[in-house]
Amino acid sequence: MPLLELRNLYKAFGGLQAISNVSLTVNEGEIVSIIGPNGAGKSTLFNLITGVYQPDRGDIIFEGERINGLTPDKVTRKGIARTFQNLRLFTHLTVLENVLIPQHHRLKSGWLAAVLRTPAYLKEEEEMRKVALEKLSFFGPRLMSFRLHQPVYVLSYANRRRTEMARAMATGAKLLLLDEPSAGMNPKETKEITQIIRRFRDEGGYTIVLVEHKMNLVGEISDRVVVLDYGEKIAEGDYKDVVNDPKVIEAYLGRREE
Ligand SMILES: Nc1ncnc2c1ncn2[C@@H]1O[C@H](COP(=O)(O)OP(=O)(O)OP(=O)(O)O)[C@@H](O)[C@H]1O
Repeated sequence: MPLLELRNLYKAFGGLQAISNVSLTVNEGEIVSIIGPNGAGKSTLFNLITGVYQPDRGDIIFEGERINGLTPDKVTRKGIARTFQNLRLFTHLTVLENVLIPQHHRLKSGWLAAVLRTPAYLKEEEEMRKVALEKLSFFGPRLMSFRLHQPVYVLSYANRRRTEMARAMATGAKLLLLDEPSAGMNPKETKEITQIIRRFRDEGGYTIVLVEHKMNLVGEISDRVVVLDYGEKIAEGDYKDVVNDPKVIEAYLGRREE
């Protein structure tokens, strides 16, 4: 059984068909990249999977269960977490707090236990902290020690991106949807994040779907590449086959001339 299955999805905005008959399966442990020219429908696809938009037609199946119609927080609880192209962190909260928050829905203690700081609550709090540190440690020492307690607004853009990825992992998700994980990163940072995403899969056990414009990252990391153009899936397969596919070349060159 695939972990995620999209069956004949459609989504229009007014007269614009943003997603048209897109089907896709993602197996557990895979890294799948979604590429395509600007406006091809990549972010819309993420928004459909995560319940931000509802499909006009088609089904989204996660672990054998139909999840269309669920709100974004319910989708997260089912085990799908995402990051955003334009980051969505609580910038006035610290790095650690940003990675603790997504775990609160799993707390067994009620608010009173939290206020009274009962032993059971303190134990849960310690557990959440352990999870947060484990996720942040994927990125090496740079988000640890004094950084843990800095508000996000003082961080570099690359560190904010890393914090957002740690936050997505801390939700307890199995499937991570990463929207342009290397955006705003320099070539060295991009190379590093490529290796770290692979470790999310190899050491963290996550399945990953990413949207990315940087082809070196896509080529290096993907088990499978899916190409969208004007909302349709125009190619799917190995990176090398896909980038040499005349339909894909045409889609990219065609857009550049616009
Ligand atoms: N909420 C919305 N209302 C109206 N149109 C939308 C909405 N969201 C997306 N679109 C349109 O749907 C199409 C697909 O957009 P989408 O953002 O999914 O593309 P994309 O492949 O992620 O592009 P990019 O690479 O530039 O981020 C675009 O034409 C966009 O203008």
